[in-house]
This record gives sequence, structure tokens and C-alpha cells, in this order.
Amino acid sequence: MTTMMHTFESGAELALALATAVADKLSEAVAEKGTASIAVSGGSTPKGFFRALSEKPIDWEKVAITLVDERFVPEDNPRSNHKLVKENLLVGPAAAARFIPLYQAVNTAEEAAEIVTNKVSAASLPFDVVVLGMGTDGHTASFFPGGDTLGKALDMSTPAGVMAMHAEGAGEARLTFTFSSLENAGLLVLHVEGAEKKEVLEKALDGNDEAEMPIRAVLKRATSPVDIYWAP
Ligand SMILES: O=C1O[C@H](COP(=O)(O)O)[C@@H](O)[C@H](O)[C@H]1O
Repeated sequence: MTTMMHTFESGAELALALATAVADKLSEAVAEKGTASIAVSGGSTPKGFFRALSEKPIDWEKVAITLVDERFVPEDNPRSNHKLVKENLLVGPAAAARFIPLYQAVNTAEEAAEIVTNKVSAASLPFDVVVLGMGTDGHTASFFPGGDTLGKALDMSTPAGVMAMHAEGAGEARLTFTFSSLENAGLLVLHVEGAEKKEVLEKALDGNDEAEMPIRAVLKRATSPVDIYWAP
């Protein structure tokens, strides 16, 4: 329900600050519980942040990393979020972390969602850290406007886990953690960059229709405060 805006002069500055905040939270979780978990976004925005985070001196062997959402494509596909994480976050010290992929080599996204839900829920939830992105259409994770399972994915009574999502604007079939899996993270971040996305964010903050802009579910209904990181 609460949002806090963190504004930076450049994406590089943002990446360093966000990496520090996330690393502090992960280290705190490791110190308290012996393990930590983080779910990150894909897309084009988080590369610099991933690089900065990968260098942080965390006890990475105790950290589980997964994705808030994934395209239903194998890891070697250029559009795979797993590929992005593998090449930019699971490098250097962070290569010691345990990565939990959402994509599974089965016939449908629905089958993959069931398999991965069984793997993640007990081990990693609630997440210590969730870093969301946002598309210019107002989607976050794979909560797409017009998505066939959007209502269920955003419903707080839908249990934590992963669901399949099909939407015109999504390209491939998608796998996404449900809203109830993400909204209560120890540190809940929305990372957006650029003037166009700032306008989208302002529009989202201004209204309530989640079907039009699913990011509103996070901005308006998340239990955890939402730290918004923005740079031009
Ligand atoms: O499809 C996706 O897009 C969003 C935003 O990506 P960006 O390229 O505009 O940064 C991302 O948050 C999500 O994880 C990804 O699957």
C-alpha cells in the first residue's frame, strides 16, 4: 500500500544503489535464517543491476535465485529470462548461488507451472527480495493486460506458486509467480527506467483498473511497501 520513490541521475547509479540495498537484505536474511531467496525480473532493464549485484560479497551458496516470470522457451533462446540471469547475475561471486528455473522441458506452460510450483513453494517463499520490472503496457511479472489467467493470478486467494499466462502482448506463453507469491517480499522493489515508463507509472498510480494496468495490483495492494527505483 505504501510506495517510496528513489530517483537517480543515471541507470548506472541506480544499479549500484539497488545492488547495495538488495545485497544488504540478502545478507540480513542469511544471518537470521541461514538462507535467503530472491526473485528477479527479466527484460532489458535489469542487466546493469545484475552485474552490480553479482559482485557483492554475499554468502551466495546460501542464496536461492529465481525469476518472477519467464517465457516458455528453453534456456538457450535469446528471449529467455534464464539466459539473461545466467549471463549477467550468475557470474563472479554470485555463480555460487542456487538458481531455480521456471522453464521446464515439457509440452505446455501449464505442466511446467505445476512442476515448478512444487519445487519452489516450500523452499523459498516468502521471498526475502522481489525485484519487479514494468512494461510500457503496464504489465509486471507476466501479469499482462488481456492475459487469459490474469484475474486468477492477481487474486490474493490464489495460492503462492507459478501459473501459466497467455496474452497477445506477451509473445510466447509465459510462466509467472502469482501476486500472492510476490506481494509480501521482505524487500519489494519496482525497477523502472526512462521517461516513457515514468509516464506509465504515473498513470498507474493515478487509477485503479488492474485489468487495464496490472502493475496497479502491486502499487495499490501489496502488503509490503514498494520501493520504486527510477532513473532517466
Ligand atoms: O516481459 C517482460 O518484460 C518486463 C519489462 O521488461 P523491459 O524489457 O521493459 O525491462 C519484465 O519485467 C518481465 O520480467 C519480462 O518477462
